[in-house]
Amino acid sequence: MISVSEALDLIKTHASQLPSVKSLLRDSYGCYLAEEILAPISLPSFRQSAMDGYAFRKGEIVELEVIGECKAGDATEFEIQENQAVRIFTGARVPDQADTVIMQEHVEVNGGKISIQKMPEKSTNVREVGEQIQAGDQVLPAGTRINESIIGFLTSFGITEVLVISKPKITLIVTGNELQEAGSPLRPGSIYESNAIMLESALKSRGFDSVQLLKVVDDLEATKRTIAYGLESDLLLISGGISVGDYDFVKEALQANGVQEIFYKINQKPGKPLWFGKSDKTLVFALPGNPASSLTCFLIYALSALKIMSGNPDYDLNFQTGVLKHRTFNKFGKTLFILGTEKNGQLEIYPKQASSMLISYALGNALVLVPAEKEILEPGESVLFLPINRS
Ligand SMILES: Nc1nc2c(c(=O)[nH]1)N[C@H]1C(S)=C(S)[C@@H](COP(=O)(O)OP(=O)(O)OC[C@H]3O[C@@H](n4cnc5c(N)ncnc54)[C@H](O)[C@@H]3O)O[C@H]1N2
Ligand code: MOO
Repeated sequence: MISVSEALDLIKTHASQLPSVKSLLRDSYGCYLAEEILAPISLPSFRQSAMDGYAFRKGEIVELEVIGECKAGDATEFEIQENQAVRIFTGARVPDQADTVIMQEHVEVNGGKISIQKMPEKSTNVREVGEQIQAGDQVLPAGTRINESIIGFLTSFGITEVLVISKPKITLIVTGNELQEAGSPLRPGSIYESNAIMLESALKSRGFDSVQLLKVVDDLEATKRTIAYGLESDLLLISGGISVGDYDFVKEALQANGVQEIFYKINQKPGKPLWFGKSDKTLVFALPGNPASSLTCFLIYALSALKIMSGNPDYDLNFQTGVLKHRTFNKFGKTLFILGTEKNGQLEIYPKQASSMLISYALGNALVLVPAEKEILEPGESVLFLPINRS
């Protein structure tokens, strides 16, 4: 059995970034840029008025004749003398011969004339060409994650397509004869299937929205066929059927499909029987079926692989340090992942911790790592935890 850090190292060795693709900017939210973006135009691309008012040539003259109007979207040019002004509005192109805009609150209007109450500095209220960014300058480096402000900013250059790292296509297979879909009265011996929707939500909330869901009963041939179909994806997640029971067919079905085993079983609890492997184009995680085991293996391992595949440079687990409030035991000689709540760095651990239970996961906001070699942790001792269930 390998350790948690050995498992993570093997995942880093075998996961690789997916190819880059052209994407419509509107569809690229959450993707990572595969290219540096240079400004195709300066912003602003023409001199713009920042106020509703009057554009003029700054001098000593305070009584100006208004010779025309320039509203947003107009491109009219004006010959402006020193005793003249043009009525102008916010966002409108400032005529070449004007160098200053005075806001309308600072003038008195008399018929076709204005009288400047307080002479502004030259260039006041004129947004200069390239004030935000000059054509040819770097807008964003490669590796940037696209968010809503970036989508807005890039669109202001007229950009509609970007080169991004592909997002992984994911297939999620749940196995088990006992599994019943929620929404109808429970049959004797069955349980409501909950891993699929849990893992699908975990994926979608992190921007992995290409998820195909398949279900299969505990039957070797059916499992083989379903896995063969799932191997069309970039990442295959399988829940259940990976332990040693007579009806656990996942390992055999993966092998029959030519998926190479990279590791099986980690010295941890929950999540010991995690299986990780690789075929030509697909990474495969066979997650233990117990719900807390499945989620733990997803959060610690599968998510790291997904981040690497999608070009996220920040793929390492972002553990934080907290202080235990109570004495905590580790009787197993394994790395434990246990649930608690963290407030101001203080960690309260829940009493119910089992691979079959989601109760503490549902209540907690911290997944605490207890090292395998630690038998007892005293109150006040520092431990690592991953923040979970936080927006
Ligand atoms: N003799 C041994 N038995 C077991 C071992 C072992 O080492 N020797 N390991 C145990 C550990 S640890 C785990 S974890 C489980 C993993 O079992 P499987 O991955 O084969 O999962 P299943 O047997 O299919 O299911 C386990 C458990 O989880 C429930 N389950 C399964 N799928 C779902 C689902 N989609 N939604 C909700 N609940 C699900 C299932 O009903 C079982 O109760 O093996 C131990 N056994
Ligand atoms: O290792 Mo299993 O996931 O505890 O129950």
